[in-house]
Amino acid sequence: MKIRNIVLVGFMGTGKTTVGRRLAKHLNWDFIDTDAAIEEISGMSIPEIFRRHGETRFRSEEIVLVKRLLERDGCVISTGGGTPLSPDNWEMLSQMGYIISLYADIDTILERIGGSSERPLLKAGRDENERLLLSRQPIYDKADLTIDTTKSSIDEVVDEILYNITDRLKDGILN
Ligand SMILES: Nc1ncnc2c1ncn2[C@@H]1O[C@H](COP(=O)(O)OP(=O)(O)OP(=O)(O)O)[C@@H](O)[C@H]1O
Ligand SMILES: O=C(O)C1=C[C@@H](O)[C@@H](O)[C@H](O)C1
Ligand SMILES: [Mg+2]
Repeated sequence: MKIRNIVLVGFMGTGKTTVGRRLAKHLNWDFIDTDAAIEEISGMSIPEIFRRHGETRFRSEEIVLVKRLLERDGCVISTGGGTPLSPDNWEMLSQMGYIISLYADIDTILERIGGSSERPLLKAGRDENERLLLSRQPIYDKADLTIDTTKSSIDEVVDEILYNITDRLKDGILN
């Protein structure tokens, strides 16, 4: 089976958007960020969608978008932190390509994004965020490859991904 895209999953602040964009540039592939795509399609920021329509509406938008992405090829797709939690989404993401999970420990995540107002699900306290991370981690861990980004720079994470996929990359396609 041909693996056509690289899909990044993981908790908020693990670097999916930042790493994905740089990785796409290295590979000369298209870059898609599901959060940015939903914002563009809906004409609202994510906090605005949550505020006006609730999380359920945001999750429906995510499913609709993932379905639309099924036809895409040669993309690095950075998902939102909750996108792969829906079993239907996980199934579609697996069909789309090679899934890479980015991990970071909770203190590193909070150093990176603590206090961010762009992420409605980021909780006030460290322990609550850690509980959310731990509850989601088993799903992220189903990925084809997991990279711990805790002690790595963004470029080091990109290099580690490139190192891991080099053998699989033939003629610009992941085999
Ligand atoms: N390995 C890293 N080292 C240092 N800073 C990082 C690293 N990865 C990401 N960051 C920083 O952390 C912040 C969040 O990164 P990013 O938005 O890419 O995370 P994300 O996984 O896409 O989060 P979300 O799920 O909320 O979309 C950014 O400011 C980014 O520069
Ligand atoms: O972890 C999550 O559930 C989320 C992460 C972000 O990427 C956004 O998709 C949104 O803020 C929800
Ligand atoms: Mg992101």
